[in-house]
Amino acid sequence: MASILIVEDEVIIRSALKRLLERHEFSVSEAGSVDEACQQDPSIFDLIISDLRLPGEAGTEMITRAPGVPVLIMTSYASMRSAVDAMKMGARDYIAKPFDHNEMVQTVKRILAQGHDPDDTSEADAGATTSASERMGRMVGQCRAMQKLYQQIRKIAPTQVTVLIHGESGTGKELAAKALHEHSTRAQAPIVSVNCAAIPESLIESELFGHERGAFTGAVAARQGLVEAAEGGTLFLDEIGELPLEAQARLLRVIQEREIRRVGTVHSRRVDIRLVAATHRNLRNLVEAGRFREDLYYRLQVIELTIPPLRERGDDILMIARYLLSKYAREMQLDAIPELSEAACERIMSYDWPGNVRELENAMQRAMILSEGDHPISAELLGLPSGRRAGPVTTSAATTTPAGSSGGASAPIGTSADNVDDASLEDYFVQFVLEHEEHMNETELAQKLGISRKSLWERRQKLGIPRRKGK
Ligand SMILES: Nc1ncnc2c1ncn2[C@@H]1O[C@H](COP(=O)(O)OP(=O)(O)OP(=O)(O)O)[C@@H](O)[C@H]1O
Repeated sequence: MASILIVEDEVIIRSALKRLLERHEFSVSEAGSVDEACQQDPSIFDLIISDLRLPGEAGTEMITRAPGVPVLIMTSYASMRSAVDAMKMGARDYIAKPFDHNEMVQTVKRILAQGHDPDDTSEADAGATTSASERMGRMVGQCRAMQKLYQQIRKIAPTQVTVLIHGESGTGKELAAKALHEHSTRAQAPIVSVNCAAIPESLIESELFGHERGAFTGAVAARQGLVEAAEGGTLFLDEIGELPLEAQARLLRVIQEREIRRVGTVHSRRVDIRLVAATHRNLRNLVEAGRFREDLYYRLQVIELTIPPLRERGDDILMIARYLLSKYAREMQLDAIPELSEAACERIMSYDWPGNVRELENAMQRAMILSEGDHPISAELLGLPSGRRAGPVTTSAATTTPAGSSGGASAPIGTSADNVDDASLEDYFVQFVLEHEEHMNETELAQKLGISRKSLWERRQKLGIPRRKGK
């Protein structure tokens, strides 16, 4: 049984986390500070989960106090910057509070499965049921579109050009960005991933570009931004279509001049980063709607990569499903990898997978947890919605369709300039949430949609369907 030490000063969070981990059969010890944690020998644990901000020394101190033991840092959203610093100091990973229970358990299991040598995991992990030609990094699949993508990544990675990755949510854009980084000459430096949609608009400039002391109320000390944190490495900007116009202007300067100006100063600093951006939107349409700078758009799309939706990947879908089962079986320390029944395979192949690989991950996890020992996984255990969805999800995100040509079945949510894919996915999302929120809680809704609770919350805000009070 793996042993975990939780270092957290807030008793309620600490005991809730302890109960959660104990339910998953981990042996858990607790401490309220680094000092208290070090009263026992912290190096005997398999994993330390520590809050970043603690009374006394910061949680990152545990990295040096327990050499060799992986440390998972918990941090509130507002200190995301410090989380990046924590990773640089050697933390194995970080998780934002409040965290989703599922996400926490999966992160813990992943870190424990990696053991003490995380560097080996990407290829080795993917290698569980696949050969080298069937994957790139942690990306599994060998259909023609994925082979082409791997080739493009190998070709582009060693150059310094800016790359724009297109693809629906959950298709693997972040994995592709990581593969680009890992195959580049910058692989030894950090890759800093930023989800532009997850940072409140008022904070985005200072988060990305840093600020000087006194730049705004509350800026009590100067702070480096995430762009600077990626120095020497790669900056991955996910959901770049959500970046406000002012921040777009600053980013353009970074790309053109290779320098940044922190908020509150006229002085520039040179930065050496490679920019990789991703979006599920049609940026061209956003440019036409005046929501994205044209000059930035042209700078970004020097090289474009398109990740196909899962439903267009043929037999890869089953290959990824089986790879995921073998991965989870290993994490759960099962003796055998569960098989998929014929009916389950058919269901997997006929389903549309609007949440793409992320939704497949959830279906496989669920099926595995609910499966009975030796029996193959049945189609029902996948928990996929039956019948057809509202609003067909058809072409890949790279396909450009004139705005307003969606047939008008249901009005696009957000902006009329969004392309058909955005509209139909968003319609589907809204419809699904409205239909099911009465009888499902947020965790169940998120699971069914194949997204995290955090992104369910974010999308609710974005699409104007906030969670009802009292639910
Ligand atoms: N080809 C693949 N093989 C195995 N796992 C994959 C593959 N593609 C994606 N995944 C897994 O699916 C999940 C979603 O991938 P990722 O976060 O890269 O997608 P994304 O397109 O960046 O999503 P979003 O648009 O929501 O940010 C991750 O857990 C990732 O490891």
